[in-house]
Amino acid sequence: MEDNQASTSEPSLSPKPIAVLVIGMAGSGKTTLIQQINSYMHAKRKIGYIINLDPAVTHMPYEANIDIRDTVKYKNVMKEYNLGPNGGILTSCNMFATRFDQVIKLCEKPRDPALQYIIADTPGQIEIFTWSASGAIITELLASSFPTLVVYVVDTPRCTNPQTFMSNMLQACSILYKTKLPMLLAFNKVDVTRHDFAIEWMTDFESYQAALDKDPSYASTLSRSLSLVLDEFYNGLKSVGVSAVTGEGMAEFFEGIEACAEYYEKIYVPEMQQLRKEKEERETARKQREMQKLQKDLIKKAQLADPITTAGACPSSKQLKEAEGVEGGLPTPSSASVSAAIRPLTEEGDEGDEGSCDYEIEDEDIEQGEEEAEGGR
Ligand SMILES: Nc1nc2c(ncn2[C@@H]2O[C@H](COP(=O)(O)OP(=O)(O)OP(=O)(O)O)[C@@H](O)[C@H]2O)c(=O)[nH]1
Repeated sequence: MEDNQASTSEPSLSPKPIAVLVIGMAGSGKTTLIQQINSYMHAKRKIGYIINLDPAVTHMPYEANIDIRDTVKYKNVMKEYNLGPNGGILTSCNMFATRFDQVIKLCEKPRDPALQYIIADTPGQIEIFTWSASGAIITELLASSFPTLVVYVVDTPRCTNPQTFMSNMLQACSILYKTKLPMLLAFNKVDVTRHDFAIEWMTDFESYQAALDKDPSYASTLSRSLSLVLDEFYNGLKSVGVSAVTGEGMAEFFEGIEACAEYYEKIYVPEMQQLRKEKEERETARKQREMQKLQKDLIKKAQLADPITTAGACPSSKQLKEAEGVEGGLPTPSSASVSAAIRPLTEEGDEGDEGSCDYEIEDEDIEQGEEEAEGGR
């Protein structure tokens, strides 16, 4: 039966590939982890695409299918725009983001066998990706095309200090709120230090407090308070211990990815659709308001232009409302008829006529608003 076929294959929640954004502090092991992911995918015959988004990386232990360095030369960007290293990376990412729709098209291309994963390596300077326009564009393009999640890589040996641990968790938390995507915490380098202490700190508030007791400083008091706040964040978070060097924990890592993709389908997509619907409704209401305002202004304009024939026929606001509401009452002007009505006045040099000026601006505003709405979609 059909079900048998599905049960024997790898878990696949969607025919679309799962996009994984690998984010983490410099030196946390992102690149090494992606190399390990790559070998794991080869070993398990999973089909994946690797995208390198770090224009400044000098050595890559794997071959990326799409590499930002093939499109933008970061050193040339630095020279051309007289920028420092961070400015060069940021500008290169921005340039690449303008072409990212092509990357999406490439990933969407039907293949046999179908693509299962898209793994993206991000620049080591974490804020260049997470707090830049390019990061937002790339994340949104991926998230609106594929089930997408963030893998936040943690340097486990460096987190044994409770305050460093807190800094890392705050960073992860801010990325979660910025991207609003499901997140998998990957405690890397477990071959050096096991991540059990981190799990304990995340699940048992008292044990984290006990670790902080050894440090009576202000920072420790702050960490104590923050750990209370982060409790909710920890609750909804999936985590896994991995070693990018030995390959330990890779099976759990992929299970975590699948679980996050499921969360994306169940929670993220309906939320996104709801937000999109609300945005469309707001936009329709705004257009209607603009049109009504224009209609009123046009009536006033007609009265100003021909006060004799319209004398005594000046409608009150109540009448205007009624006229708009009555079918077969005042016709709704098209933008062409509005322009036809307005242009002769302005062209003939009715300076000082505030009405004509108003119309021009409002007409442009509407067009501009529509363009912006188009762009925002
Ligand atoms: N022992 C051990 N070392 C690791 C592991 N993962 C990465 N490393 C080492 O950590 C160092 C940094 O690793 P990278 O993969 O370059 O880290 P990155 O996050 O890509 O660094 P940036 O490109 O600067 O952001 C390298 O020396 C790696 O060999 C691991 O699981 N275990």
